[in-house]
Amino acid sequence: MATPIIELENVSKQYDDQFAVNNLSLSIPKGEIFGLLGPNGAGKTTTILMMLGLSEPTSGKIRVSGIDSIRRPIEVKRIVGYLPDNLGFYQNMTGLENLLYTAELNNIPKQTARERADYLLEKVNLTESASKKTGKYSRGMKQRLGLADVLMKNPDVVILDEPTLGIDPEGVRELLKMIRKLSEEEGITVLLSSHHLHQVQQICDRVGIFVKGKLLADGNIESLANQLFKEQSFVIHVNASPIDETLIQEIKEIPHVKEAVKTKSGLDVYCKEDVSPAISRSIIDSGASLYQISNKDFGLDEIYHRYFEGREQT
Ligand SMILES: Nc1ncnc2c1ncn2[C@@H]1O[C@H](COP(=O)(O)OP(=O)(O)OP(=O)(O)O)[C@@H](O)[C@H]1O
Repeated sequence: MATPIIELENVSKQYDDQFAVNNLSLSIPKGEIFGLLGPNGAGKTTTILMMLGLSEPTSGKIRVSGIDSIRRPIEVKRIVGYLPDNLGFYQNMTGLENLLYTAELNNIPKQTARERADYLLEKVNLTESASKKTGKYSRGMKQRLGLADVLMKNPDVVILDEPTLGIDPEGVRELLKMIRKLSEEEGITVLLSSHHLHQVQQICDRVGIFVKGKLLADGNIESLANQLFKEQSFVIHVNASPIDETLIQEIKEIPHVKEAVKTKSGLDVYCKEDVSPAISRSIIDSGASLYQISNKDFGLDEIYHRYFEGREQT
């Protein structure tokens, strides 16, 4: 694995007797786009605040670019750009003025600040609205300006908390494309928190599924399926007729088959190995007609829903 830029080691955060984050270990290499995916209250924001040194963990270690977030939070803030979910700008200032103000707060020399602001406004498609007051910006425009704003100080890492909240689908697509492009062009590591599966799937190299303060699994989509459903990594969809109880029973008895569930369009067979040839044989031997047999792909949606609907326990 490439050099990690974000490292969390057995990190926990306890509020009263409740763990908001429970023994989290995570390593994100330089240049990666990592998606922290989980439902509301999973502990995503708490994790982000701890990475930034804005909230102290109850136990564990956090390093960003080798810097201890707990002991040296100011240094960490210098190299991390953070876009919170409730981002605010000075409404009476223009987009450009807001960026220049951020530059001033970060001690960026005037000339460099202006060049960087113009460059970033162009990257986020806001050049034409640069001299418009941000109070008149749409939510999508504000998010794009937010992206430019966190990039003003040339950060090594960008943390985006629910960046697409309240933006229409077209705006979401545009913003995600922009994040991907900027990460590639500027070699930035991105940590993106979201509860939107499709969005995370579109741009992230790796995803961590976070529930009730625990990281249940992390990896690319394929490896997530394997981690979460060790016993049922394949779903084979069968379209045949007739599918009666005797046939379902026979299919269930094929080695590696864990379950067979009747659906509107046929039968879904959950199994540990790809046993489609054996399933086809059973169907034909039973005298039924086989119209189609295919492997269902695991999208993140499928993974997420199967997991949260408790399928893994069946
Ligand atoms: N300051 C606090 N005091 C007490 N409990 C807190 C505090 N901050 C967060 N929590 C609790 O910790 C848990 C995790 O919250 P957190 O905001 O990190 O989740 P999240 O995944 O970011 O959710 P959301 O998407 O809704 O923001 C929740 O149960 C929340 O109620």
